[in-house]
Amino acid sequence: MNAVTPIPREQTLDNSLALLKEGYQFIPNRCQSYGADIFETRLLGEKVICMSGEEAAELFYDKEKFTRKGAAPKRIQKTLFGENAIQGMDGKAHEHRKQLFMKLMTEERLQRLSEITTEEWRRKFPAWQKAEKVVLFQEAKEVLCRAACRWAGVPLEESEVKERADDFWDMVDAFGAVGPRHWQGRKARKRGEAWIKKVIHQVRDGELKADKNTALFAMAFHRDLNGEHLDSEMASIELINVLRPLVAITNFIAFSVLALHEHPQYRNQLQEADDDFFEMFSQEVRRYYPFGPFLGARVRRGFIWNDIKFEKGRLVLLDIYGTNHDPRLWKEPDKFYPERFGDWNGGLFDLIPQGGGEYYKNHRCPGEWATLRVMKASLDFLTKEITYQVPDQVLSYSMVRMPSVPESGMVLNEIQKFEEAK
Ligand code: HEM
Repeated sequence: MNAVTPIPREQTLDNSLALLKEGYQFIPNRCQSYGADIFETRLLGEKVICMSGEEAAELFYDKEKFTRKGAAPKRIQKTLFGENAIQGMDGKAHEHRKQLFMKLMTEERLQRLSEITTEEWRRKFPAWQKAEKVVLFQEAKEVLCRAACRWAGVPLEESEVKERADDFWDMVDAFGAVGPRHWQGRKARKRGEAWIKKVIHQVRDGELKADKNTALFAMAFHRDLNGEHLDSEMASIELINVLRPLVAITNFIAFSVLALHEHPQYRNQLQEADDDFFEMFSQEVRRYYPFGPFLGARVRRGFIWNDIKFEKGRLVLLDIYGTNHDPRLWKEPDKFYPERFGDWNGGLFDLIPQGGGEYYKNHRCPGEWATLRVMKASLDFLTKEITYQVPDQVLSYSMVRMPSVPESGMVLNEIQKFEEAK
């Protein structure tokens, strides 16, 4: 890591406004101007160390040095994560809870997720063929909400798909927001938790049968280290920790279609491609486009690293976006170039859109393989099964709004079956 000592310190009372104004570039801008991968600033009234790059990621995932306890502000817990869930756990209790998520990710279950995703896209097609235009972002949310609930074993009435899909997305959409967008996320979480809690009760009371392989069964009957079932509140929060992010893959799908529009050669290439190239393309979408900006942890006990003092309790942010665009790791990082993944060595700390490090013992996203499966199944449908046009629309996305989304939602028209279009 390029660590300058003493650590560059921002001479300001508070930089929260600058963070809101600069969004994904807040940490990268400062690293560049200080010529360092690490600096200290103040955010929301407290001193914060920000760091970027592969070495920083490796340090951040050292469990001896960092804890997640108290790292996520309440406003994030009340929207994105749910209160006191896996994201804020440490040590053996965290590892045990993590196992609950990882055991859902068997090859068989992931294969089933791909199949369900494809089936749900196909169900959409007849209506699309008749429609003058569709907004892919909204359509994908609903497709993935249906797929997520089916895969997880959660009953979902046709009449509630839109509201549930919107709620799952609104929980995500709230994470970087102040004002109405944030409050919408809180309301969405309240509604979502009340719904899922009821489903957990129904399963526990035997009113609803849950298949043993499903996330619903896993969350309803998981026993914590003390041998107790999770209370129904926590079981519902952890089940939402499966459903909500599956719906959030919508954003990667919308960005994938934007990438296909801006680089039409890949649309042709994918029409003929095997799984390897779908994987490379999906990895590049996850690397290139902005989604999660940074992650937070607190110093467990004070330590000195490269002559820099990390005081106990200090909040430390790891730059996701900047690491995914670090020129030392990625040649021409601002170029969309899936081929770069042809010889990628699968590093644990370089491609970190869903966190880094180890899955089972650390906080890396347990849904990363599921995300790739859903992206690949969706892209397969969108490139090999249908054709569409992209009418005039605003094709930009913000580098300030967090999370960033394609502004138009990706409007598509003239949708036809691939074979009929030829
Ligand atoms: C849109 C795709 C997704 C993105 C961008 C994403 C991103 C992330 C990130 C950045 C983390 C934090 C890693 C850390 O704290 O070190 C995380 C954790 C987590 N993700 Fe994902 N994720 C996605 C999909 C999924 C899926 C599909 C699932 C479940 C099926 C999932 C479940 C979780 C859970 C439970 C955690 C907490 C893990 C822990 O604290 O040990 N995510 N995700």
